[in-house]
Amino acid sequence: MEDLLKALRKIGLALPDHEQLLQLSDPDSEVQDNLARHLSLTPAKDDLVADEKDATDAADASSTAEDDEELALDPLVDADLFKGAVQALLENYNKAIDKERDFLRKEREALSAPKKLKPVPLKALLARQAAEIKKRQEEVYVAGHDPDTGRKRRRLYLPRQTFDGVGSYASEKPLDQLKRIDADELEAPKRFDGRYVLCKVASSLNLYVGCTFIGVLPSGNAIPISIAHFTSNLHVGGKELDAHLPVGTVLAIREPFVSINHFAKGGPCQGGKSVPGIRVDTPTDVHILDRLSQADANILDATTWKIDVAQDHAEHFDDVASLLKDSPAACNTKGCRWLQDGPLARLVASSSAESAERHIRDLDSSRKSELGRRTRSLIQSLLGENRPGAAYRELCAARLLKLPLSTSPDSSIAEDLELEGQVLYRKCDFARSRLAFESALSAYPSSQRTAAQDRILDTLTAVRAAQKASALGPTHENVWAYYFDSQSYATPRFDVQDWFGPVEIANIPGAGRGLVLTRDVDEGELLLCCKAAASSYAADSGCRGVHLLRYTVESGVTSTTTQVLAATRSVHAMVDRNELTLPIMGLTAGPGVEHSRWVGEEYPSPPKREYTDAQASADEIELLIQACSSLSTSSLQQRWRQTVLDGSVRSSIDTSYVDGVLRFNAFGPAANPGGKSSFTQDSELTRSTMVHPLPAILNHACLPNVSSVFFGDIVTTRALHPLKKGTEIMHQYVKGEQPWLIRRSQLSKHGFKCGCGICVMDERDGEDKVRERGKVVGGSLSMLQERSRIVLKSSEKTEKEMEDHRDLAESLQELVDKVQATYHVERPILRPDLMKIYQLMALHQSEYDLDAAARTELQALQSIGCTVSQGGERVLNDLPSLHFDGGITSMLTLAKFMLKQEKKDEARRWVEQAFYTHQCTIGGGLDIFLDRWLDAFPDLPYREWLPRC
Ligand SMILES: C[S@@+](CC[C@H](N)C(=O)[O-])C[C@H]1O[C@@H](n2cnc3c(N)ncnc32)[C@H](O)[C@@H]1O
Repeated sequence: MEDLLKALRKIGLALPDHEQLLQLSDPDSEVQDNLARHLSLTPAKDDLVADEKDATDAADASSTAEDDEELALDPLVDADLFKGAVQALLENYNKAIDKERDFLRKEREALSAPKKLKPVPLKALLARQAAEIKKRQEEVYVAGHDPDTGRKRRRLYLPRQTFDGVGSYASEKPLDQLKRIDADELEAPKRFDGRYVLCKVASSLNLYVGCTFIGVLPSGNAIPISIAHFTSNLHVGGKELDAHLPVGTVLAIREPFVSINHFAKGGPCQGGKSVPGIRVDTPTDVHILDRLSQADANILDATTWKIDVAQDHAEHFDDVASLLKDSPAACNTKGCRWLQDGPLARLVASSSAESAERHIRDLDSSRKSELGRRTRSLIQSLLGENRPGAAYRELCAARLLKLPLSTSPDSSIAEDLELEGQVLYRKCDFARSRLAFESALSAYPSSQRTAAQDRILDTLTAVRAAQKASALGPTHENVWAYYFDSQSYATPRFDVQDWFGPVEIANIPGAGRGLVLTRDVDEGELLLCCKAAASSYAADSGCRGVHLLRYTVESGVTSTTTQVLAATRSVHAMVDRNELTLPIMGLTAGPGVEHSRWVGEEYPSPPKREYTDAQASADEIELLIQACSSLSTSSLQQRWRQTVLDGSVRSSIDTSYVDGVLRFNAFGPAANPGGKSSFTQDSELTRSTMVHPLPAILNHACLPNVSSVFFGDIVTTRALHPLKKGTEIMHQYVKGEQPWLIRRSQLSKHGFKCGCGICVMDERDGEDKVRERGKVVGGSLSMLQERSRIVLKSSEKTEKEMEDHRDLAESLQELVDKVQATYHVERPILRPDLMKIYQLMALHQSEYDLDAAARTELQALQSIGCTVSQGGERVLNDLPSLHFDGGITSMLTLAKFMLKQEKKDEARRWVEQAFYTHQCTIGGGLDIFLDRWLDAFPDLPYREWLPRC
């Protein structure tokens, strides 16, 4: 990839944008040809940040600079030359990609006849590693700067291409059931069942997407090691990266896979010129050894290392005593390495309570308070690394070891409780966070209480609100905030726990599990409000500017940035909070993929939570304060111990299963869908991928009975009709208003045939008719839309213009007739292909005959399943079954027509119907409704007619 970008830069052309990146290795020659043409006609823009002098010059020269730049290339004269050059570059790029693919395919054949590994001298491997690191640094520099002048670019643009080699490995066996293997037995390609490799990190780390380093085995042999899904912060480098696994760290890699291309998960493309090494597909296969656990100490004591590495002693500790004296200073340095729990949690998990406590008791008071201070800072830095589970375990361990975390003796319990409140808040454990904050407030001595209140109250208010929304379901105000916050922030993540309405998980014949109603529900009733267990946004600071393409040789699927990093974030979240493993790994990973062992377990529904405005009782507060002051061994202390112990057991996570879970259950990558869907630009930075475990259990229907709407990492699901107890609720994986054949192809990866109402109707119409319908709509409608644009440009009302409008309306009516002929005679009114045609027709009719226009607009609504009410309170009997935004557009258009005819009451009823439809699908009240519709329909008196909620 770098070579291609370098060459494009050299000849002065723009780099492929993120959509074009996906076309780079498209086998279709037409796509390649188009891409070459586009690239060759797009000169590089000056994307360098102007310094002050440039800014003044630029102001003097006004816009000429850009014009000059455009003139430097004459596309007409140079087009062929440039296109030829770009074609050659794309060919070279594709040759390298093909080589990589072939090489990885060959690895699969070679699995049956692995060959002994030839030793490579440590020096040579270290030199290669240093060169790789330098290459990566240069690549990053050029992506952010002009290499000649050193001037910064306006934005970093760093595409990276990786390949997933064949197979995927994750060890299920604990270390003590495995036998050590050394270099003399290593062969490639081969998975070493029942064995483990012990090695020391011997080099700096190199991060591409996965992370690579050189390991030295006890025999003195060296080998490259690559770990996939190492971090979701792809901008981390240098010392900060090395601190994750400092030189000298001892690792055990369980049941390693030795590959002929150790980069083959998350590494750069090598065009087939790779070096064999250990390819670790899942972070949970790596165990970091130190002397805190007796089992690890036994392994270390029994191992002699033929050569040693130049370990930085400041980064390591020899035993518990030195650990307690010198560590931890901050996350990932001294005693707390990559994905490892904090040292106190490890100490508690690996030794008896008394011996662990004795270690702390033996420290003199200044050492003890120093350790308390460092532990506090470690907990905060774990929170900063999005590891609230590890932060909480370290806090629980400190309490069990009776280590105060503050330096001020008169407020130590209060400070400790305040910290607990923060940690539990980040864990989204709102009930206990609130108790901790409320207890902290009462534990502060009166002299410090006011300051503490000033500090805590805002957070406490947020915690209470989150607890309330999680227990009772979100209010309109909550939805209002979710909506507007997700419009305002690039990476919206909200504080809420899953809220489960009247639904339960049930087995659905032929469709696995699904969700069914436990009672009758009303139209528009909220059924679910859930937060993603893991989410990745293209705008996340850890990957901003980086554009990933991960090609999986076996499935032929290319995943992009947020998909790759959502998998990394999911794996890390499960390592941090074991309780997330069942909800994520208990999902299915696509047809033909064997279920994980969690799928058979009962899928967890959120508990029924309680909320009261009243503060926690004095007894509850007293119990917590007592437990923190270690006056007694309470049930709380038992719970802290269990928390620490549970965290020390890590499930083995097969990352390719996680990829499958994300492919078949995640939402996105898509523009932030809670936004103004019909108007928002699908900017690359609004893309996201996230997994919502409970909503992922919902099955699909093109004609859904519920609608799911996103606000950042929250999804809400509401009933679209009154539904009976026992009904399965189903939402859309793909848009139901699209033509049947397109829906079918989009759903094909799932391996089921949708049997919903509209699919049955389309099937009865017959494939030939559906195809014919597609051709008619696809061909004629776009031509008529183009004509319509031209006619609508003129605001004059001359006879000629009126004639044009009539002509167009007639042509559109002919198109309607043609489309109608493709439906089965007995098909009900649901004919969504007609909606846009009717809407356009009504627009033109409204220029000369408002009654006719209103009748046509009503037909648009009928085509998406609405029936007009004969007299009732509302104008329509039902909400649209599909295409809700299209439906609201028609309703507001009707209101506009009515207002023009001075039928104010009718206009008002249509506006009310539109607002009601909005409330039943999105909710959140008038502000959201106006944010979405005011620009398109500015002249309706909404505020006069509509309530705020
Ligand atoms: C997001 S999951 C839904 C939960 C899934 N039913 C389960 O048991 O875990 C998507 C998968 O559910 C199944 N599925 C969803 N909708 C279906 C339908 N209408 N008919 C049959 N299977 C369906 C397909 O296997 C699909 O890949």
